[in-house]
Amino acid sequence: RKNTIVLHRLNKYGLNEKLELCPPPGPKPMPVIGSLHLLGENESPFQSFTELAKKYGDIYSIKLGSSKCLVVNNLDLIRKVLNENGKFFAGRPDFLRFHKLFDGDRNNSLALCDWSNLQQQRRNLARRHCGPKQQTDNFARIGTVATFEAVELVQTLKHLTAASEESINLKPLLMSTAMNMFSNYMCNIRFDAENDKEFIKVVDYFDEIFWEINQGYAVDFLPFLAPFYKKHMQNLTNWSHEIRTFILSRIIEHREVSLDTDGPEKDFVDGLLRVLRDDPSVDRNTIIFMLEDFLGGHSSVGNLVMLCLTAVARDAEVGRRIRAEIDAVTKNKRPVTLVDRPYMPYTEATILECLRYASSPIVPHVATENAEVAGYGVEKGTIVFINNYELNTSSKYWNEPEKFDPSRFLEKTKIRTRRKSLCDSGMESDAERIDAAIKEAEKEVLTLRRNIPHFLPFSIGKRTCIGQTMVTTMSFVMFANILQEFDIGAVNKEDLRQKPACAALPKDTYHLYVLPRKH
Ligand code: HEM
Repeated sequence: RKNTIVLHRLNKYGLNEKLELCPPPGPKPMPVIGSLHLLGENESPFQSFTELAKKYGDIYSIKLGSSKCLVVNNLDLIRKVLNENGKFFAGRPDFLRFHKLFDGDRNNSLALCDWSNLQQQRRNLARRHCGPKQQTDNFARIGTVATFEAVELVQTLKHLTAASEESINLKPLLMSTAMNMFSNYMCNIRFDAENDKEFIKVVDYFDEIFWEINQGYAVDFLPFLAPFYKKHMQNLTNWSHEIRTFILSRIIEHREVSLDTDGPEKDFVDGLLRVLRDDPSVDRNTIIFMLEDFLGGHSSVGNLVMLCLTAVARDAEVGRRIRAEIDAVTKNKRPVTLVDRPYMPYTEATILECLRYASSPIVPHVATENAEVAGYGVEKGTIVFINNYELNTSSKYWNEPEKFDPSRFLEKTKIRTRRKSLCDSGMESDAERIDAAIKEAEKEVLTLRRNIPHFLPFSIGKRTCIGQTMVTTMSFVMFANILQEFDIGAVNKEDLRQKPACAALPKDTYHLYVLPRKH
């Protein structure tokens, strides 16, 4: 039959079986543009994906330009694609922009490359440093570095606010603090965020690229439009070239000459350079691109902290509750550290709510073989959009999803508290034991709700985000230390509007009032 997708698989008797499956239904494409026009009907294409699901169901086909695409809109189907059939959907689309950002070859990038053994190897290599488990030395070091850099930021803000009561262009300061957190942790090097012009420029370029990578463009699906995007593409090439030059000259080359080959691995760069020395199959470019990719992760942290501060500027009650936690934990005698996090559930919940509210898109996947999902055929090469905007904003999953409310990430937990016995005889008589049992009271406290099945900001499956530990730890420390010392206010609340399905803000964005707190 026309349009059917053929796949071969083993049946339950171990015999080869041929299946012919129809693709899911979807809108009828127009010549040349396919159904691209339908995505332009809302501010974000993800809003359009949700609208179209009402008509075509939770899984549908859509042609964008000449690319066959699949859109998956509910949790069950998303799990089917990313978990159960993950190995068939681990590719990435071949967008021109992706190549431009990585020296002409998107396979140099960890997030934009197709799946390969090299990718598996790179993920494993990165995980120890960029996704350390709690209780490890690397995890503790993230905490130390993050507090150090957050305190530096607070000092800078104190100077600025002492000099003037004007609103502040806060975002660049958050970005350079995040970059110093990353470079200090991964490379044991930090930069002068006030005077080092090269550093300031590179942090700006990273931020431009972060914004860029969070946008969708018609040229992604209509490559013949490329001549109209010439200047834009040239910018991408230039920004990434400057970034690479900086990383080479200011980080890698220094470390290559002073590589300590014997002692314990000092940091991520150390780990990368040792692999380069010991494994002939790894080449120097791979190492440089990996470091660039991971250092680039700082932009997501800077943008996320800006979104968290925006939430406080929008709603003073959010700030009040966070400060109550900060003051209870630190008694205003010391900065906030990562060790405080378990005792500050509302603060952590605010960061999660910012992630939900912003709803950062999942990088599109690509089918690497003909596959089956929910009885439909999906042809090799199909681009797969995972609509996590629907997961984050639908009333099927959340009460009042349009409301910003961190407490949706909290739950009441009963904990047993044992009041200190008044009797200190050391003898444990029956009477004393009964007495102790009475004193052992049950108390209800608020704790963070973990493992909410439909909340997948970092995705699931083979290509899940490797940076989530760095994001959640560093943003917590930076955000909490700013709020410990400052009240945050909007110049004009109308300016604080966020683009739907986007965790990035433009490089040049609204200013905020940063007012020293009276403790
Ligand atoms: C707000 C912060 C962040 C969010 C919401 C986020 C979310 C995501 C998502 C949704 C994906 C795609 C997963 C998929 O395709 O199924 C991803 C991939 C990835 N993320 Fe993150 N991320 C963040 C920050 C970071 C940071 C800081 C790093 C690095 C230090 C990082 C490293 C990566 C890498 C390497 C991949 C690609 C993995 C692969 O394709 O195999 N991310 N991230």
